[in-house]
Amino acid sequence: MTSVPGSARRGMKHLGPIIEERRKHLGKAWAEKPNDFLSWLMDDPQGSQSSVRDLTLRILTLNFAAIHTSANSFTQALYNLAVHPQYIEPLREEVESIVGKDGWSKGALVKMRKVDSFLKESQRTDGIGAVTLSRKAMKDFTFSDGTVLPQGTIIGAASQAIHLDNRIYDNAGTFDPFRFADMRDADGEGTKHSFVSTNPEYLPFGYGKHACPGRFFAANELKTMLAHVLLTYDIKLEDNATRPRSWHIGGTIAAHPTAKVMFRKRAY
Ligand code: HEM
Repeated sequence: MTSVPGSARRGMKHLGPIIEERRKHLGKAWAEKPNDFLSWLMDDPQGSQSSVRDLTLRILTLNFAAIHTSANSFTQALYNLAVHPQYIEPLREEVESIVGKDGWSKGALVKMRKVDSFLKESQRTDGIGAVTLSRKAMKDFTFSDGTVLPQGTIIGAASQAIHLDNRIYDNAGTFDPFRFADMRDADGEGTKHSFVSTNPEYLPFGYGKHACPGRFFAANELKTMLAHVLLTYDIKLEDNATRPRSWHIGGTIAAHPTAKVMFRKRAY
């Protein structure tokens, strides 16, 4: 019992005509060729990868990796903002002064260190998984300390335990939204503690060769949305007090699915 075949059929219904249309242009000069994921896939198919079904499945798989993760991170950030209203003003000031000078540009987003730090801290305290970096040993593997993984073993890193370890983060259990901005200021260093940086102590995007390649896109998307919310709305939790508890489902952590954040258009 799975909804995957039905979803694939629905996806093919939507994407089929677009793929057929693009096929007409294959191999020909096409000035208006869309520069998107579908074009990239169609440009370099291997074997059966050019079928409508295969292309659709690839797009649905990427959507799966991209959408619920970003939505979850943003929901957690909204809950954190609503429950810590004292951080709204400094964040707003940052966004207003940067957008005032640079407009809504990619460069402006790069300069928003507090917004960046807020989102990063939100993923540290309320990430998408108690376990990330899942890997399967495709053959017997021996670590440098002699630990042996037999072929087929599935392992993962205990990311939540790492993120909440006081030996790694000061007052690890406290939501301290500007901790990473402060670390960047203290380091005098540009990107080491930015939202998209990964290291063995910050694992919401995984780590290593298969670390999330969409995190750069996610950073721009989430920072734009948070900056927009900050400038446009006052927000609060419906019950005004309690941080909605996340749901833990196996190794997954999901933002509370039904808690309500109230938005009121700001008076200028
Ligand atoms: C805040 C948003 C996101 C979070 C928290 C997130 C998290 C993750 C994590 C934990 C992994 C596994 C990394 C590993 O095992 O080392 C991953 C992989 C991946 N993510 Fe994301 N992701 C996000 C957004 C996106 C977006 C927007 C896209 C695409 C546009 C994307 C595409 C992918 C892909 C393709 C992989 C597989 C990479 C591979 O196996 O080589 N993700 N992501």
